[in-house]
Amino acid sequence: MSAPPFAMTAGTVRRDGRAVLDAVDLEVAPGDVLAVMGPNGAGKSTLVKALLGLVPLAGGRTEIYGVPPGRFRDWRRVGYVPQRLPMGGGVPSTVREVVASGRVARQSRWRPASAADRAAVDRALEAAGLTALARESAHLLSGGQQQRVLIARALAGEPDVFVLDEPTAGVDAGNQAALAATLRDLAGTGRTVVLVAHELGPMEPVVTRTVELEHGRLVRDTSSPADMRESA
Ligand SMILES: Nc1ncnc2c1ncn2[C@@H]1O[C@H](COP(=O)(O)OP(=O)(O)OP(=O)(O)O)[C@@H](O)[C@H]1O
Repeated sequence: MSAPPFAMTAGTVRRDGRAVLDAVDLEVAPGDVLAVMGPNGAGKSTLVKALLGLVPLAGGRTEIYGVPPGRFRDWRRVGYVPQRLPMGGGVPSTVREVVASGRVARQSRWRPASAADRAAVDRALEAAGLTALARESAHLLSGGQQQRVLIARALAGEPDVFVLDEPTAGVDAGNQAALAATLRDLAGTGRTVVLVAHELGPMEPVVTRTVELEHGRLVRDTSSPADMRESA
């Protein structure tokens, strides 16, 4: 059997001597649409960063498709939408250019963008509702629009697993529903989704599993939000 997208055992992260992630066991199965929930400061962002190897573990271990993050090389399989990314500064890029940068891991260094690359960028722009904004400067967009640009950039790479940190923060209801539909389509093709969320909103019917963090500990793991309501 192939290894799961993420498998963490007793994952612990310390900040200033305090465990902000405390002995978390979590295996994410292929095809899961997993919501990581919990109050502010519970450790949600830290958990997803630790799964990706972006913050070091003080204890325990974690693997991406069976390989510790430090030795993992197949990064095109992984799409990550961080909570916030400063887009200002540097050379201004159009929305399309930022989204196309999501293809870079797939392109050969010697080969320019192919028709397949351009089609993937078109699909990602469309899925994120950005087709009409493709020629705009990304740094001039609103926070919610920039969030959609980051989502489209991850979609353009056509990864097997998507990790999205608060993807709906600052995004209006219509675009939240569109994102939910996109995630459902991805899950339908066997992709795996891990999303950090305060509230599920339109994502609720799409989510297949919810874990809840409190003070860095995993306090609940339910196979669907409906189960969670029953146990509440
Ligand atoms: N770089 C850092 N240095 C020190 N402490 C940090 C750092 N990053 C996070 N923390 C602390 O770790 C804890 C968990 O933070 P984290 O961002 O993972 O929580 P969260 O559940 O994602 O919160 P939010 O919903 O507010 O984004 C918090 O107490 C936070 O203050």
